[in-house]
Amino acid sequence: MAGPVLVVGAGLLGTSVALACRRAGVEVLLDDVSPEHLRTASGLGAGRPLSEGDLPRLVVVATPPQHLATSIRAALDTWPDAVVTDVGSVKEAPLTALRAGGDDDLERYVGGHPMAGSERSGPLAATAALFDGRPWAVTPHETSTPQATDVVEALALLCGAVPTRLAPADHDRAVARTSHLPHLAAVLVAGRLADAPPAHLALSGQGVRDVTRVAASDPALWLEILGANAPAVLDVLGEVRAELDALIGAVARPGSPDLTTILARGNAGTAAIPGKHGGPVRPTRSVFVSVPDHPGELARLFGDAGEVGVNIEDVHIDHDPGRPVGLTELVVEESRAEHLLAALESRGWTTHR
Ligand SMILES: NC(=O)c1ccc[n+]([C@@H]2O[C@H](COP(=O)([O-])OP(=O)(O)OC[C@H]3O[C@@H](n4cnc5c(N)ncnc54)[C@H](O)[C@@H]3O)[C@@H](O)[C@H]2O)c1
Ligand SMILES: O=C(O)C(=O)C[C@]1(C(=O)O)C=C[C@@H](O)C=C1
Repeated sequence: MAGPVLVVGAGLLGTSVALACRRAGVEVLLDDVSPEHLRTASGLGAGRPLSEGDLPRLVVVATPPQHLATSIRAALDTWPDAVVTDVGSVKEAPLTALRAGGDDDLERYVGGHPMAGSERSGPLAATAALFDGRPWAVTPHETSTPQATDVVEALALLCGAVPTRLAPADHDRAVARTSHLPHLAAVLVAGRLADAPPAHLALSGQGVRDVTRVAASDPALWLEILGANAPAVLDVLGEVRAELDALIGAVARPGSPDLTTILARGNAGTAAIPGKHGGPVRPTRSVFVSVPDHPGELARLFGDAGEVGVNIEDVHIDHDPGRPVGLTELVVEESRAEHLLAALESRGWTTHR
């Protein structure tokens, strides 16, 4: 993919795209309304600030949802030879706003949405590895050219992601289910903790952390995302409301077969989520290890796993304060778990079977 690439909005997403492009040796230019974000992103090695006379071949718009259409329009007007894409979480609303302003040059615009992010924002939270193995929706509209679509897919691949092509409206229905509803479910669960007694909160284990992480996200960003995708979000919320009523009824009748059915549907839903890299789910198993709270211990644990040839698919660390050891969960391929346990035990690690 040929540069220079201009990233407009050097926050979490923009700076991560910029760092991934730089990792692949592509020249990156940066623009942001915040001089501080621009300085920080440049300082992180994400590229250099845009200057007069620069001619980007691809513009990646990574501004907040409400600014997307304006930023995309400005990019199309300023660089008449560039392909323009964005990383916004909702695709139909900015496209409708763009069309309202005239669609004669929209063939150079193709929407995009990497399904990767964080509950943090700003350039300091960015990483080049953010998109590795993640889906990246590419959403051409009726007049997008195949060439522009290819460029946007090439960007996704260059960032290490797996491009998935779909129409903007389909995309919005899909993310209502896979991103916006999960976010709201996390918010509701986390909300039950806000005024909880300290004695209850002291019993917070990994389960509640797994379910609530994204609820720490910037509310301003999510107000914009939900506002832009309200009809599709309302559809899935309606389904959940009906199911919540059924759940309340089932819990009130101990031993009810309805509760078994609801729990089994949860199992079926988690099994339906595709594995990393978009492939089939490979069975994994968690290996739990006590890690002393000293500098370098985690690195030694990862090093030992690497030396015995076990790939760590995921890792969770229980950060409960006031304990001299942390409990670390290494998620590995099921067939490698016993080998890893035995190897770690022989190297003096305390594991939990
Ligand atoms: N946060 C996530 O997990 C995530 C994941 C995928 C996609 N997205 C989408 O990516 C976009 C950016 O989100 P983020 O999380 O990186 O937010 P962020 O707040 O970290 O970054 C946004 C950046 O845009 C800048 N900005 C605001 N208005 C601007 C303008 N008019 N011109 C130039 N720069 C401007 C801000 O100063 C900031 O640096 C959003 O549209 C969001 O929907 C977010
Ligand atoms: O991992 C996270 O922090 C995210 O929530 C990222 C997530 C998602 O729901 O998957 C959130 C919103 C974006 O539009 C895309 C990705």
